[in-house]
Amino acid sequence: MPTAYTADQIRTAERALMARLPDGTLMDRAAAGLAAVCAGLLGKVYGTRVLLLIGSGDNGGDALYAGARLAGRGARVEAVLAGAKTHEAGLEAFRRAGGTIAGPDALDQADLIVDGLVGIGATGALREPYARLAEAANAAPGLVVAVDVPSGVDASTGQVAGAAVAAQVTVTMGARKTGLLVDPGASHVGELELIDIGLGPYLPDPDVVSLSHHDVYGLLKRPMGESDKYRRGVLGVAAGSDRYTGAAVLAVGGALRAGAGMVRYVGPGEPVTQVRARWPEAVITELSEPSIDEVGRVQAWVLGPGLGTGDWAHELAARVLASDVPVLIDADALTLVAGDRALLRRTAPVLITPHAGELSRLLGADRAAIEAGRLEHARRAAAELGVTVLLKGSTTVVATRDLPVRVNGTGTAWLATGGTGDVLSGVAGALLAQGLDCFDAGSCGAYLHGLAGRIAADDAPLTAADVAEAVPAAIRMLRGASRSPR
Ligand SMILES: NC(=O)C1=CN([C@@H]2O[C@H](COP(=O)(O)OP(=O)(O)OC[C@H]3O[C@@H](n4cnc5c(N)ncnc54)[C@H](O)[C@@H]3O)[C@@H](O)[C@H]2O)[C@@H](O)CC1
Ligand SMILES: Nc1ncnc2c1ncn2[C@@H]1O[C@H](COP(=O)(O)OP(=O)(O)O)[C@@H](O)[C@H]1O
Ligand SMILES: [K+]
Repeated sequence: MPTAYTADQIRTAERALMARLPDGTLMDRAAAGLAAVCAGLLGKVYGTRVLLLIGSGDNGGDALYAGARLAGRGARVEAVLAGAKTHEAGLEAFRRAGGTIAGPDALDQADLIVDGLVGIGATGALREPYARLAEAANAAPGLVVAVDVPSGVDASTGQVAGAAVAAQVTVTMGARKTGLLVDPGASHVGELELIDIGLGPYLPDPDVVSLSHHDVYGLLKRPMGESDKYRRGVLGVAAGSDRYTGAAVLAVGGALRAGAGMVRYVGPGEPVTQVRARWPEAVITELSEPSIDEVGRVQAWVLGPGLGTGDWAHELAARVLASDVPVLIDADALTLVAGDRALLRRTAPVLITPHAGELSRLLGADRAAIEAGRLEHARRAAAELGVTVLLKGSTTVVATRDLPVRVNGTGTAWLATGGTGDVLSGVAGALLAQGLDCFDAGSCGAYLHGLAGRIAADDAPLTAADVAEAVPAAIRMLRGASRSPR
């Protein structure tokens, strides 16, 4: 399971490792790894032009030593010294290898730009001249390689407070940093290369994790010889209204494609007609009253997509939440819960699946602040509400109390289209009904939904229905990883 750590965690681990090694060993390992990645990108090193952006700390030291190695292989390497001071030994090695000092104008001539401005020692927005240099590097024609962290990205949170380097490749030392996995930081990383500097044994429990194909394959249930539709898990879907019918169709579709043994759909007349027409597999109860008394037994509920927020919807939500099975609360039901927190007083588990706007209503927090600090707000919601939180968006994060947050990296921005969230609620709901707990159902659901989005999009627009169709293909993709842990 890929892991990531805060800057403080990394610093503590580095101190412990450094105490056992001769001075300079770690930086040497870091620089060797960085130079190797740069050489690989350049292809033929001899005769290429490399420009280093050097800040005042050890991040600049890494870049200078790597620059020295590239100069030793015949690259023409120049450095822009941006800080009030410069890593002295690194600069000496760089000069000895034939490296020279340049002004920012040299950026435009470089085949490769190495961002050694700041790493895990950075605090707050980039100051000048760093901010200007970061923007100039982004505008220059050469490939940009960030050392450890793209400068301007907060290594611990992924927050970006001002200008930031947008790298094509980030070479990170020892362990992944949380900020490299969470947007807006994650979208500045490009390809992520991890260099082993021997930190592994000194790392604590991770701050966040992300699942791999292998992890998800291991968590999903597969039908066995003795399975039947009831044993595989029956999902109830309380969604849709006469005004919003599509959400019900999409949520039921997501659930069927993710392998629910059976889906029981409940709703009023109009969405019932639509769901019946699209999904003959679903067992349908048309509601004239907001009650689930006539609905057979289910192992979990999805509550909310397209449900509306009036009295009828409120009453239906209260009935569903009064049941003794896990409930996934999405969309309109989140608005109902934001207005009436008492709905959340139940003993069976709850998984909520808000986007930033819905979470802002639940927490009374600013939407932009949630988008800038996704992890912090997902953790806060899990703690305050006592539920598992799947916060949707450019990086989906899943938080529950007392465990490292799971960060989902499988999505694609093509998913930013109406109705894909309804499909996600069906997918994650089906996993809940199959017996996964809220944390596994949410994180595996987001993983499959993201993969299905990629398959459906294939670099072109998708519809929410396409995403549901692609869920079985996403599950099949996991098979290949079943025997090769990563
Ligand atoms: N400590 C170690 O053993 C290792 C450190 N390594 C490298 O060292 C880096 C950490 O080095 P440092 O702790 O020296 O810290 P950094 O090099 O990340 O940055 C610290 C310097 O940047 C300045 N600074 C901080 N915030 C700024 C801002 N917003 N705008 C402009 N300047 C700012 C500070 O005044 C300070 O001089 C890692 O990211 C990694 O690249 C690696 O070589 C691996 C081993
Ligand atoms: N920029 C993005 N990159 C990746 N995934 C995204 C992005 N924007 C939205 N998504 C995903 O698309 C889905 C949208 O869900 P939601 O906001 O509920 O929309 P809707 O209510 O229209 O279904 C979520 O799974 C979300 O994580
Ligand atoms: K950097």
